Amino acid sequence: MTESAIQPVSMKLAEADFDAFSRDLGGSFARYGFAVVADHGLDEAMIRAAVDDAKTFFALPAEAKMAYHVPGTGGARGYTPFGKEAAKDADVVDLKEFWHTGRDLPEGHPYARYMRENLWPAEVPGFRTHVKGLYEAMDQLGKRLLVAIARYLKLDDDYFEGPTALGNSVLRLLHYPPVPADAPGVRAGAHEDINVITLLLGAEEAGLQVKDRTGEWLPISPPEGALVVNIGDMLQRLTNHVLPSTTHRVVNPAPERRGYSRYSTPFFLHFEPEFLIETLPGCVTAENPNRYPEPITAEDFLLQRLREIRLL
Ligand SMILES: O=C(O)CCC(=O)C(=O)O
Ligand SMILES: [Fe+2]
Repeated sequence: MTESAIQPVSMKLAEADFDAFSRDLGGSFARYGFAVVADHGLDEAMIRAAVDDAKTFFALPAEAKMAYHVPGTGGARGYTPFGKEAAKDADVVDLKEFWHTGRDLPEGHPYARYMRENLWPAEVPGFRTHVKGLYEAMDQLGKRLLVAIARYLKLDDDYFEGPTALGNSVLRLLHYPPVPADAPGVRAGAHEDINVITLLLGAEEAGLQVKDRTGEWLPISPPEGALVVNIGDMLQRLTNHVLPSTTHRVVNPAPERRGYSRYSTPFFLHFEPEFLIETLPGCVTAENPNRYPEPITAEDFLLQRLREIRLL
């Protein structure tokens, strides 16, 4: 297998030459559906505090954690236990548990119809401050990356601003417990992300693999602290597959790492629920005719997909 086939793109380049940054970033997405982003500027202490809180939470007894599980809500907020989510069309469930934090909407906002209020675990005092801080920092960074993507697609720089301003984005704190040698299934079965783009921290612990268009599984081994960013199905659909949503998975550890947990934190950046995903005219050509003549709202698309992964 090819080690680190995906060359990191530094955000320092974004300050020096935004056109060049957007070309490198967009080029990596067009080729792999993934990019590795170095020098992203997220505060390390803030990340560590949030991840430490996640570790403290996951170490609580199952009954304490289940107090934050809300059945029938697609795991949108709070805790989803081990053995619940499965990749689309998979026979076995993933070997993971997770916590979801969403956007705190302005008081009385009509999107409260779609976006539930956050839950916070009383057992971990710093959790709310740290995790909310990380959510907001990831949201800002994601929006900056979308400016580069807009430029790559020859759209106005602010194209994504309105559609994502109060996006239904979710920060997922993930815990993959140690894996017994005879465990059925894998940490995360092969899947595509549903949303616009995903910003992933914590992929340094081995396991994440991307299915290259050659059919080969490429291991992603980002440099320490770098961010792995990928295109989700909503952006793939909007761009008529010019930016592909690539299948990925998290495989079980090698025997010497089996006894260790893996923690990672993807931020799933979403559109606002009522945004209409309608193929961009600039992404339609004679060789790539419009694959989606019917537009769909982000909310309808999300509900359809949550049913497929057994969260609804
Ligand atoms: O844990 C990881 O490295 C990836 C997680 C992932 O792909 C997901 O939660 O969608
Ligand atoms: Fe994923």
